[in-house]
Amino acid sequence: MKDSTQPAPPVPEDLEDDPVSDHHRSPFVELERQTWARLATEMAQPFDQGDVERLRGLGEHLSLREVAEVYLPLSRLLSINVEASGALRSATNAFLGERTGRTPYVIGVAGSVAVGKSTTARVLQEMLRRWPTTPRVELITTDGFLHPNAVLQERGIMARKGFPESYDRRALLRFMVDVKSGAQEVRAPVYSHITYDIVPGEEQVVRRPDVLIVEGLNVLAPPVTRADGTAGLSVSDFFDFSVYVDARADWIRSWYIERFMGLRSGAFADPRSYFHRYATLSDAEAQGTAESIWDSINGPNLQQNVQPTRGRARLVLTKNAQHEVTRVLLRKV
Ligand SMILES: Nc1ncnc2c1ncn2[C@@H]1O[C@H](COP(=O)(O)OP(=O)(O)O)[C@@H](O)[C@H]1O
Ligand SMILES: CC(C)(COP(=O)(O)O)[C@@H](O)C(=O)NCCC(=O)O
Repeated sequence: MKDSTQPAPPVPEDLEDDPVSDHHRSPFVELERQTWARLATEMAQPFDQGDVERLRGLGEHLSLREVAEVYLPLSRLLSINVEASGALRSATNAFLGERTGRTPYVIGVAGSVAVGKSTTARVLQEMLRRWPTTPRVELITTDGFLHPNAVLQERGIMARKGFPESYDRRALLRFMVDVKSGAQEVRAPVYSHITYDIVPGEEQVVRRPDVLIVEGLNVLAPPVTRADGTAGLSVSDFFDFSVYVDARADWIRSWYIERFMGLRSGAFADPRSYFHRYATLSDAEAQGTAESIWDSINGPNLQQNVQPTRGRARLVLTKNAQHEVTRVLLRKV
């Protein structure tokens, strides 16, 4: 019941401003790292130390502590949600007298380039596979739905890769509709970070897994407004759960530059690599190139398109400069 002796919390002037940082009226419950980490010690775990060590191998710098204290409770929270959605489906079927089959439980993982989306998504995939109700977990990345470079060049938007207009949004939406309509087999195109382009003829086939993780920069983007002013569908309309990986933009920028410098001796050394010419640059030149790609493409995209979608997530992981999650925000239910 409402306590009339308490003054009502101030109403923010613009509710769309930033629901995540608004402490007066937030749809999120905030859990500090310590509170969140404690969950892991209190819950039953389908993992042994060897499993956790193998999981760590998925991210070159991912710490064992991070796996145990952050991603383990997150995987349990997700498995609770998967189980609850199965129960809801059964109850709905009983009410309607229908026998609709299960469709994959879809989890979106959003955030900036280089914030750690793929590491998070791969760790969650491996962890969810170990929970008894979700043995089949598949992962797709939205880069497969980027337009090929030839199309981006033709449209003069090669320097906008990752911006909403660089994707074939219609194909991505069709993919989501097919997954959520329970199709036996759904196909996604594949992008290569080596050639920096769509791989002609290559496809990833998704066959009704228990869980599908959809990772990408713009997965929480709002629907596009049609010419007649009405709103269409968005990818996130098909999500059962979503995670936004968050950190300060200047830290993400430095992670991007670090990764770029690391790739010079690895992937860029491959003669097929689009960035092969950067393999021979001096450290200072390579650093300058990474900075300019960040400052002209990924930084503005983060600011203009990605970060504004943070409040649409069900759960936000906030990282410090060492990639450690310091705070978890979970949408109240
Ligand atoms: N939890 C983590 N702990 C330590 N390093 C991480 C973590 N997550 C990501 N990284 C590092 O940060 C960089 C970007 O991560 P990545 O998962 O490739 O990002 P994205 O998929 O968002 O572009 C990589 O160099 C990766 O090794
Ligand atoms: C391929 C990406 C757009 C990410 O796509 P996503 O899987 O998030 O849809 C991004 O990693 C990228 O290459 N951006 C272009 C600028 C750059 O070279 O970093």
